Amino acid sequence: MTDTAIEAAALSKRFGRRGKWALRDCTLQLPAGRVCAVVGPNGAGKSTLLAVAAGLLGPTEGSLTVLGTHPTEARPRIAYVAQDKPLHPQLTVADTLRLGQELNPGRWDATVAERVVAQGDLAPKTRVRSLSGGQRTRVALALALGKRPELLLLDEPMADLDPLARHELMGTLLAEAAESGTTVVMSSHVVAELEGSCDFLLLLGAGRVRLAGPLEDLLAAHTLLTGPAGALDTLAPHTVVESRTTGRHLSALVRAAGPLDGAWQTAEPSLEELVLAHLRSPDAPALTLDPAREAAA
Ligand SMILES: Nc1ncnc2c1ncn2[C@@H]1O[C@H](COP(=O)(O)OP(=O)(O)OP(=O)(O)O)[C@@H](O)[C@H]1O
Repeated sequence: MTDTAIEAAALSKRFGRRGKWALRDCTLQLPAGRVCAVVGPNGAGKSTLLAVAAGLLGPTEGSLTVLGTHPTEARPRIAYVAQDKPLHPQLTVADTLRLGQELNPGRWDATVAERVVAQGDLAPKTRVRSLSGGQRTRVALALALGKRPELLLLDEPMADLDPLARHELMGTLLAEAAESGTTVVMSSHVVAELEGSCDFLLLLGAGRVRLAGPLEDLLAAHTLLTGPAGALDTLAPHTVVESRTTGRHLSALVRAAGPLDGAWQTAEPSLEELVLAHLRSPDAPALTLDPAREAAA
């Protein structure tokens, strides 16, 4: 087992010879055994990165390895749940899990798959076509987890779920992944819900890496400031990701390069504050931190 789940070196991807770059010069390492959140605005390249990692798309330039090898070679050890979750509508839930077993000989864990389905109160004889969006997501996750993957790639898996169902399924997913040591790489727009569940963050913007690192380290590297607008000049030595003035007050998110002037009130940002500030300031300098820090016990 390697320490790195996904490693990309100068990875670029574009669709068609004259197309726009969906990923551009991405160099990143996503650590194994963690829950990595991939966030960014629409069109940032999140789905493209996950599809390259799943071996469904090849890079245009650069390289990407998964679990220390080529993505297509790693495929039996990966489960990938795409946004549209293709399932056979005419099959029952039980048939779907049986198919999962047939397609994954030697790996399949029926107990895990059945437990995920049972936690959603899904009757095994129900046909997939009569399930709600949230119930289908649960079946897709049961299929993915039943494969006992070393790496689970999830592309906005919870997008069509109500908040309660999302919360429940996320709990199931994280518990199952933690028990088996599965690395989870999950793209999402619901940043507030990633707080407390992810421990590594990758923020993409316009196909490039904007932020990457252990979440705690990224949060600690930033400071949320509030103070008098006149003190803006004192921020010159620091990297200002975003600053906003309301009347005589200024609030800013900075990466401090040393001690901050005493005029400022300081706080560590939340994940949502960190991500929103970077989304509002697409030209802020990128930051990549060492992914090797031990996960908090
Ligand atoms: N099959 C494709 N053909 C052409 N262009 C594509 C294709 N798939 C993605 N793109 C383009 O690549 C860029 C990145 O798209 P991608 O779907 O990876 O972004 P995303 O971050 O997942 O967006 P969203 O949050 O909206 O799902 C976009 O400009 C998109 O239009």
